[in-house]
Amino acid sequence: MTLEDLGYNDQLEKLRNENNLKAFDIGRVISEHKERYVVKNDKGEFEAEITGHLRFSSKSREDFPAVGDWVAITIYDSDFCIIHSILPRSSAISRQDVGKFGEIQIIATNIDYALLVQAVDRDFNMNRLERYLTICNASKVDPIIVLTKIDLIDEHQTLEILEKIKTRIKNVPVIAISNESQDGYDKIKAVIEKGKTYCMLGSSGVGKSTLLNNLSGKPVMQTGTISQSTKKGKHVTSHRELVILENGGILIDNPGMREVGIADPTSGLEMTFDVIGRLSQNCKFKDCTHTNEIGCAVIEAVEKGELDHASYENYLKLEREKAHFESSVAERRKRDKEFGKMMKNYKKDINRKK
Ligand SMILES: Nc1nc2c(ncn2[C@@H]2O[C@H](COP(=O)(O)OP(=O)(O)OP(=O)(O)O)[C@@H](O)[C@H]2O)c(=O)[nH]1
Ligand SMILES: [Zn+2]
Repeated sequence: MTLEDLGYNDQLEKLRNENNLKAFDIGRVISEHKERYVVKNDKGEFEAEITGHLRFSSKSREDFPAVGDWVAITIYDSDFCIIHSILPRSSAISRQDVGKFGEIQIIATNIDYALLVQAVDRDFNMNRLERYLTICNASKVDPIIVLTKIDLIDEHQTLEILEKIKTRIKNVPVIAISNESQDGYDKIKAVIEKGKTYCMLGSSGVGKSTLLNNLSGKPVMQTGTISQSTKKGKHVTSHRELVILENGGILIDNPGMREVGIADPTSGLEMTFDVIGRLSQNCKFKDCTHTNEIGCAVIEAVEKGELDHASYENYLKLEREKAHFESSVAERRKRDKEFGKMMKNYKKDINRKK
């Protein structure tokens, strides 16, 4: 196992030098659970904790290590190390923390490509696909669309879906496969490059685990069934969160990743619908919302049939959701501030009465 096998490259070496981290060992975080980490490198696999300095200088959850991070470490013995710092991330997939509304939770970092997995049977949904694209843009991850279970429909139906995708989504590779017959596997193996890092976004049951197992060459994860039961009587699927595939690609698949997609589209919308982005440069008003403005190039394109109506509707819907999310965060901050003020006055009041 070399660092390169884990995805290390010249770019990272440069970052390591720029950040004066030559004196430390380097490793990649391959799993994280409640601030306990596992870091892997050419010397082995280590349980890890962060230094007090890293903890106290962290302003938010985003400053803590996440799966996929490259970290500067000091190795203490054959299975323990301390994490000093995190190398700057090239990408990060995050979601809103369900517990603490408004707080961002990083799911995985330094991902090059996301496989957007949808099954062609009941699961296929264009809006969800566009939502995944939004997440990719916001996360700085390149998307690859993967359609699974093509063995369940006939060739004609597959072509129809491919056509539908191509009219709505431009410049994103689409691969249709069957995990059952392994049709299309040559194509998916061809897009997975050695040393590049991948993740999968897709609903439950679309075949992500089956695909992962097949690409890794050995079973990493049991599919369709629950693989292990803990002493607490709770069932968990136990598997590695960062897997090196047979052809050298690296695949991150952690539990948090499976929740991504029901998350909010907070940014990158304009880019996802890159057509809309480009069109909006010709809108009469700079702050055009593309809903009812005179001289709106987007509305014009819809009317002329140059822009798909459903795409436009979906764009408006996502914009509304985004506005809603942003206003709830702002409202929460305002509430917190008001509460703080109230507590201050209350305390003043009490002191006065003393
Ligand atoms: N016919 C057919 N069945 C498939 C295909 N891929 C997966 N399946 C089946 O679909 C079921 C779900 O597959 P999984 O690989 O567990 O799906 P998953 O996306 O990992 O699901 P979660 O673990 O719930 O997120 C299993 O019974 C698989 O055997 C396929 O290409 N064709
Ligand atoms: Zn407009």
